[in-house]
Amino acid sequence: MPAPSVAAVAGWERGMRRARRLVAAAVLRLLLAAHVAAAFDPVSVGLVIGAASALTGYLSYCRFAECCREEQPLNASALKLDLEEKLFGQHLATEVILKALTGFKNNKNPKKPLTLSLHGWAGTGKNFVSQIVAENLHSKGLKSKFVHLFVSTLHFPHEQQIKLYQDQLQKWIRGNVSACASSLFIFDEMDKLHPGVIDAIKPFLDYYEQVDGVSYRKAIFIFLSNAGGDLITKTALDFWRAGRKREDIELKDLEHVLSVGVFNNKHSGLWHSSLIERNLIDYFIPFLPLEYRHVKMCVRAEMRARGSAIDEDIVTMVAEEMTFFPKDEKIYSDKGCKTVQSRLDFHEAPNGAG
Ligand SMILES: Nc1ncnc2c1ncn2[C@@H]1O[C@H](COP(=O)(O)OP(=O)(O)OP(=O)(O)O)[C@@H](O)[C@H]1O
Repeated sequence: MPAPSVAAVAGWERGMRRARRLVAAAVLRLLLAAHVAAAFDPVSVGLVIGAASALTGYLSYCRFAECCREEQPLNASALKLDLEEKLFGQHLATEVILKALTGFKNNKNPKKPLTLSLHGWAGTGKNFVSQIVAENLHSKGLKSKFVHLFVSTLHFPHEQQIKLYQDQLQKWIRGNVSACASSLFIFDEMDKLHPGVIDAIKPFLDYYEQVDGVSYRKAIFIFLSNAGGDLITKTALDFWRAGRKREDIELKDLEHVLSVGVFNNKHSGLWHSSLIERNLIDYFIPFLPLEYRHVKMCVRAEMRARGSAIDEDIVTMVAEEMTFFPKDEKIYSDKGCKTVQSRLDFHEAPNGAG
């Protein structure tokens, strides 16, 4: 057998040195891995890394797109401030809405969705307050994809299409609550809503843990109607005539009257409705009729919102153009604050057109 050449021996030694370096590096890696594995449960380590990267991805996604933050607590002081500063003459609504929402959002395990039924004369702030609530729950307010506003005469106008409305509405609610458990649904003009459509909503409002695999317990439903407005006005008027302060009216003076009155009123939409029968409405919230001083507050608020200086002459002019009832006493504005904006347009028009 021929002797190996010097070059071959040198090559063989270089190969051996390289092999020894690789083995040493592999052993070091193994020792390190064993050390880490001894210190942590590798499954948890994997989960932590996975969760961290998912969280980073989610957070950066939520910077650009709206995310459903169902566990995010309600900022109760911000809601309180909004209600106290923006909503005029509605001490009962302010108090009940604040308590109802705070209690519901603080409850980690509600047994049913929150259902609020807002009642009162036109222009007293029911839609306005729904907007405030929406903004405090989802930062984009009524424009949020987690807030859904239905208006009876707009979305469910034809009686002969009830079946279709029922199907569509149920699909819509199911799909949206699956996507975001803390979705908010507002139904305006409840008094004009067909009982069949109310029946379609009913299963979602009940105490079920899940319906077809979806839990509705963190959703919020707000119903608005003029039903019971006459009863609320009568109570407010009784207080006024007895020389008692409006702010002394308590919820107990109205809540029962309201639920019974609305239940028995054929034109209430909720007439003999199973929503009331089955106690599915958590709070009946009365909106009191607005007085002359409240109309003036609305005019000032609108001027501020427009960035105009407060001109008390215009404030008085707008308020005096509103009509007030009852005929003799003229205490309450029959449109609440509803036409304030258009009247202000008229008076603030350039060149003194008003
Ligand atoms: N109590 C209030 N405090 C402050 N602003 C109010 C109040 N009520 C009404 N407004 C103003 O008047 C506008 C119209 O009121 P809103 O739409 O909330 O009335 P509503 O009670 O929903 O009436 P409707 O029963 O006719 O639908 C609001 O956008 C708001 O600017």
